[in-house]
Amino acid sequence: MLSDEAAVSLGVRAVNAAVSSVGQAEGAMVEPPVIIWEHEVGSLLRYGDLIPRLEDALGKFSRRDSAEVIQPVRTVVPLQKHGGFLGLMPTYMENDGVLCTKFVCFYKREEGSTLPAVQATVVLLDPEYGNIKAVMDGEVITDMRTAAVSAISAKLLMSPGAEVLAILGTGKQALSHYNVFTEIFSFKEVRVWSQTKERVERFVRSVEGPVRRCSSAEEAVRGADVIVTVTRSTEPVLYGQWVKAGAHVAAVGACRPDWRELDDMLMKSAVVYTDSREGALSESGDVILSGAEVFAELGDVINGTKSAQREKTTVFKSLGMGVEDAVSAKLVFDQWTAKATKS
Ligand SMILES: NC(=O)C1=CN([C@@H]2O[C@H](COP(=O)(O)OP(=O)(O)OC[C@H]3O[C@@H](n4cnc5c(N)ncnc54)[C@H](O)[C@@H]3O)[C@@H](O)[C@H]2O)C=CC1
Ligand SMILES: O=C(O)C1=NCCCC1
Repeated sequence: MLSDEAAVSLGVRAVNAAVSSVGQAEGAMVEPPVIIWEHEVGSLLRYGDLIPRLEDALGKFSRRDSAEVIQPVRTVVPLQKHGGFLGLMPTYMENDGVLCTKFVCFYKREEGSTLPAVQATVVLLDPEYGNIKAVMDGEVITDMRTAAVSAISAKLLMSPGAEVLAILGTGKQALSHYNVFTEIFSFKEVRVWSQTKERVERFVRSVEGPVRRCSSAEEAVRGADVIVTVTRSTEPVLYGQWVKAGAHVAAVGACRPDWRELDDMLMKSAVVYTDSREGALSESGDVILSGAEVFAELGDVINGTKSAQREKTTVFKSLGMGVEDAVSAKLVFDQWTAKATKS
């Protein structure tokens, strides 16, 4: 998220630009943009509100109707000197009147680095005037909508009697995934693995429910019904030979064409689902380098045009989509406006 000073200055410049251009053309005035900080986004977003909106958005995206969603594959600018990438994620939902873009920087980061792996800001615009309505923190949105979409994948694709959840990685996404998976499902056991014991301990201290600490990825995933991979690894951390037949894997990291979290055996033996087919074919090393076939998008399953093969081993390869940020940002803005009007 932006610093206070940067955000205020961005807001002031945006107001000036919007007021002067709209004023010149129409003689009309527009409201200045609001700034919604991380703690406010966190207090406004709830998984119970988010999940139905994301299901609706995934379904709309997969219908490829331009009046419902226009969302190109994100533009990615390499930040070579810093081992990172800037992703620009614009989305327009004409029927819903939502125009939005997220700016997200994400990095490989060396082992032990204290710098953030992901930083994001979301801008909501008025599609008629083109002015900025809100600039808001994008990190809580990114953490929560990504975890909520993984939970939707599990709802659709995990086996009915799923009892054991394994999470590989203990960072921000691991925490949001733990939170939503334990909120909406009733697993008997949640296992966690990370590269070091200290990270596992820190994670265990940060969550409210019980966790089984695992000293290897293999120990965590053997026999698990649902496996979430949320690491910054660029090499496989999850191997097909460890995965129980019929398990569901939500693979969230490795969002570059040469990065991996899953090995070829798993990718080729599983039925593969994605959020966006085009996104996966241009950004997912697990899909591109394994040569695995993408069976369907989650939206196809929601729309009933492709089957949910729960009885098979399934992989949901998540890349993240602008439409997920757009519906989350609209929800935040509507809640913020309702609260501001009351007080
Ligand atoms: N699919 C999507 O929509 C999104 C994907 N992401 C991706 O998810 C991943 C996790 O993001 P955050 O939790 O925000 O990052 P984070 O930095 O908070 O956590 C990363 C975790 O990966 C572990 N890790 C790092 N290198 C590793 C390696 N070589 N092997 C095994 N574990 C390793 C770290 O110990 C840490 O537990 C990143 O790859 C990020 O780019 C993030 C946001 C959205
Ligand atoms: O969709 C997102 O947001 C991200 N996707 C991949 C990497 C980091 C952020």
